[in-house]
Amino acid sequence: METENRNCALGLHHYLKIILKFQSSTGMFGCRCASGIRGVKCVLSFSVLIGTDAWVLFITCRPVVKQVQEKVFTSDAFHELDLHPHLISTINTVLNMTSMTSVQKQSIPALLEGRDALVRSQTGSGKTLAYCIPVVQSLQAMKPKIQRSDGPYALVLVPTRELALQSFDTVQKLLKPFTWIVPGVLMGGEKRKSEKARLRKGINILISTPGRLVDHIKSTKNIHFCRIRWLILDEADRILDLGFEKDITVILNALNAECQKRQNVLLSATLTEGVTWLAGISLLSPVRISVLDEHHGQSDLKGRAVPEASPLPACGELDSFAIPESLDQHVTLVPSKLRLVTLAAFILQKCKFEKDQKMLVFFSSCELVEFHYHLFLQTLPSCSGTLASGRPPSASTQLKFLRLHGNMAQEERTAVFQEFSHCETGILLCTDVAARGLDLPQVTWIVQYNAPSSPAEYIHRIGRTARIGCHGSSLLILAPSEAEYVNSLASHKINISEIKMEDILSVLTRDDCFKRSRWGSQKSRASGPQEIRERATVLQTVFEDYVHSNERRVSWAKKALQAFIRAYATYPRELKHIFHVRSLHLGHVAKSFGLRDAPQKLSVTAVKRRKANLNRPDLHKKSHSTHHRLAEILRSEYSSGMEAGIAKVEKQNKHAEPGSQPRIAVCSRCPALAVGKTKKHFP
Ligand SMILES: Nc1ncnc2c1ncn2[C@@H]1O[C@H](COP(=O)(O)OP(=O)(O)OP(=O)(O)O)[C@@H](O)[C@H]1O
Repeated sequence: METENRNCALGLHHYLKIILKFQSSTGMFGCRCASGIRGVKCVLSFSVLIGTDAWVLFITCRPVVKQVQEKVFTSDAFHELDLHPHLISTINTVLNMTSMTSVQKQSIPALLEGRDALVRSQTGSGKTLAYCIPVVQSLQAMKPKIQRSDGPYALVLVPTRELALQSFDTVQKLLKPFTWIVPGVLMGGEKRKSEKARLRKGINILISTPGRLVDHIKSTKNIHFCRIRWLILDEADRILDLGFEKDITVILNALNAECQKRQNVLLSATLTEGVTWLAGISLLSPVRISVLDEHHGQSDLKGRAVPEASPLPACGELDSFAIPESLDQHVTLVPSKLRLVTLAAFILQKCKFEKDQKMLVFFSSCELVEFHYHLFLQTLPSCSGTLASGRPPSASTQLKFLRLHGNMAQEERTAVFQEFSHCETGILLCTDVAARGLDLPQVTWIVQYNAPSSPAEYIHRIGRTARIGCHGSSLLILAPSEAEYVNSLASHKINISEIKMEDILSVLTRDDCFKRSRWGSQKSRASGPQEIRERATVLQTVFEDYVHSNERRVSWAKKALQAFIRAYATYPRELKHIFHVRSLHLGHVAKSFGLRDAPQKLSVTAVKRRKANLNRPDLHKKSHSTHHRLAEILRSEYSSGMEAGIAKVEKQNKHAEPGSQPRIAVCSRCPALAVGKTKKHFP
């Protein structure tokens, strides 16, 4: 009997309500208790599932917290602002927008007054236009008229290439009536030569990833900042998380050397402590704009931002985050050996048996994305051929898988980003490269297969849905031993409700290809929970048969498993008590990679040994930063495309022993560029 018993942080003696129930459809016996202690409502539930070969007992204590909410829209129209009439008509007709969002209503007038600003508002609330409109308004009004050859007047820094492309697209649309102002994007992945040529011709609004810009500052003579009027750091906290501090310092020094007077703006949905440092070195007497403040009655905003003596975010802002009201968040607790089938069943449930669903599934590393992408692509469409009703699946229910991560060639990355943006349904498997800022239309579900390393990342990942007032849902998949993570999120005012694993798996009864009879000689007469279990076993067997059909696939699965363990070892200290490699059952985790047994040579010991080295005092200083970088590499996969760094790793990997571990390059200048190489194609 396997038990998972999480400590309940809240006392058990204040229960108000106890509900005992037996669910006949699933054979689950459950108990639910609701309590109100110290203003925090707590729901404790336990359920027992008789699994294929084990009893699984879950006891979870889920605190119910009141989430912080912001109002997205205001009733104020753009034409009420003092903007150029052509700019207003472009917003109205090209962008099809009339009313301002709350963050736009506060930011645009403050920025037009010439103030530096620190802007925070929830994901999908329109922060891009909140800075783009004032930039375009101020630049079009400049006399004499801006010339292309003048070079950059505004510099926008963003953490990823996709976000750079997206912001460029918005700026380009706003500039339609002002053809003399030229926007441009630098984002790596493109030949440096052609970027240099574009810089030489002149770019007035320059959008770039930090690493790429530093590359040009150091190697391109054609880049001058003497006319810079605006510096925008979008996703400011992420830019720092990625270890771009050095790059930001190089950029700020380059700007300061040539121009002193400019407006600086930092924006994000989550302001973390690192932003304090950045605000300190880049903002001058800033206004702090937070839609949250207005709602909490902390200021007399009336549509205006309140100047603050200190640019620092208020204490509560670092701890709790606003989440779109129309976003339903869920969690499901799944034992490791059932993780893969549960994810597959959830994808089938939403994207095959429901209409018009568009889903993002987040993984912790490139290797995991590659593995699951190829596995699902090869197995799921052929699996789900016959509906329980006997009808063949219609064309609209065909599964469309795409993947996006920092280890893909830029051309492919851009193509996938465009394709997923424009398609109506589909499943995008991705790393955190897609977590920030991306505005992918009509995404209905966000699945987090590997838990994020911080509440801020959780917020940004789920923020890819329920944008600008639309409805969306999210699902976080946790192992029973990780259930406490829900409490950790609750302490940041993030409220998640539970979906039972067996409710997800029950979708397998809707597709006859998961009937045991197809593989076994005896026709299955099972029903209810037993049938669900049998069908889950059939699906698991499909994955295992595929993986074990040749040696290369087995080795691929082992490498993916290894990547998972490496990533697991990099959770930050404050989450280590929840996510610790020691608590992983390797045999069960191996099942979630389609492996029948835990690989012999793979053990947690190697990770432990490496950790022991990290703790050695003599190595501590150096190792700490290496460890930090490794964590970033494995958890983020944001590459800004400095080919030099990647090419070096490619070369090293080329000469590596066949079958040896892919090398992880830690580029000293930019850890985000350090990637573990994976083969591009699943064998
Ligand atoms: N005033 C408006 N009216 C209608 N739609 C708007 C308005 N402003 C922005 N939008 C749309 O809302 C969506 C989200 O905007 P945007 O990407 O700027 O959000 P964000 O706050 O930057 O999100 P994130 O924090 O995730 O980066 C975009 O599709 C944008 O076109």
